[in-house]
Amino acid sequence: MSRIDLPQYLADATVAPELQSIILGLANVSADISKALAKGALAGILGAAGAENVQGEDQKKLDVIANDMIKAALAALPAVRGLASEEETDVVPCHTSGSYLVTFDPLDGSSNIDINSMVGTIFSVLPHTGEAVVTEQDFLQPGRHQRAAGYVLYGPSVMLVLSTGNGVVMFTLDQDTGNYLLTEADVTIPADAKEFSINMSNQRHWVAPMQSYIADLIAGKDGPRGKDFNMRWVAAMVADVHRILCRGGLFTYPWDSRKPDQAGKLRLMYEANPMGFLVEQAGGEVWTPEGKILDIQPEHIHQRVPVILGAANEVALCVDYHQR
Ligand SMILES: O=P(O)(O)OC[C@H]1O[C@](O)(COP(=O)(O)O)[C@@H](O)[C@@H]1O
Ligand SMILES: [Mg+2]
Ligand SMILES: [Mg+2]
Repeated sequence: MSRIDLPQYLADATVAPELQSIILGLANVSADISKALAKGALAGILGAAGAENVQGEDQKKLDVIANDMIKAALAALPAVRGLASEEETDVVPCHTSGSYLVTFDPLDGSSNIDINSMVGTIFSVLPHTGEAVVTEQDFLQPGRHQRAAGYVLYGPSVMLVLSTGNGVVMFTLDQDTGNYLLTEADVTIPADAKEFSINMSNQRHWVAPMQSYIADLIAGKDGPRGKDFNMRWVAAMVADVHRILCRGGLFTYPWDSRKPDQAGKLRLMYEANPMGFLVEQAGGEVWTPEGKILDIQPEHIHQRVPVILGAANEVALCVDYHQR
């Protein structure tokens, strides 16, 4: 069976040529990253880099390698006005003629690297509307402004999941040819959920409404929900959200009292907004306890946010526990 490849899909979807060049550039570099990941210990690229990023987190060698590869690939594209990365302290100005800003999490799920488990690259493309040379201010746009968002999941197969604002599509990398081929054309998240995803080890640190909501899920058939729920936690947002796009469910990383001054663990501009764009495009919902994540006006590029996303009815109920 002949399948549509990524360039053909973008052309058929009449995606703006500059935007196409960015998506194709990210696809190409992700195929290279997947090769580096596949070599693993053989290439001496596992383990810690021995430095901290701007977020105060220990960097893995692969966080740094993937960041440098994506940065170089994007900086070579005339369409890119500037970029911002989870692993870069400041925004990086690129071409003064480019129409787009790109933000990315080069390697999501870093703690999975050393156990040969799933990781991914998450990206978001925003329009540039400011002055010639970009500043951080230019990036501070609500997620709703995104022109495209997606991720590459480095799993048993390598998949690129994308939205340009017209639904969500999934491509699988053909390792023989290096082409991403369309394997899922209409990704939809059912409104009701049978599965939830949260790091249960933090339970005692959550606010009371999250404690009650999750307790009612766990009570299953014997509790107020009257049905059983399954639980999954891959510890890579990219893989947990991928599962939700494939078979539904709810994912949350709430605020907790371990770091009370931090709004949440996940990053608004590199994780929550791009994944949120995909989830909304697939018919799901993406909230904090207060409102929709894609409507948040960012205050700085490394901002963090609590996240509740996935099945529309389940997200509404979880938010309702918080707002009662
Ligand atoms: O350590 P925990 O609580 O399981 O957190 C896992 C979460 O942290 C993250 O790995 C953070 O992402 P990075 O690996 O890009 O820092 C998320 O992908 C994931 O949902
Ligand atoms: Mg991440
Ligand atoms: Mg990361």
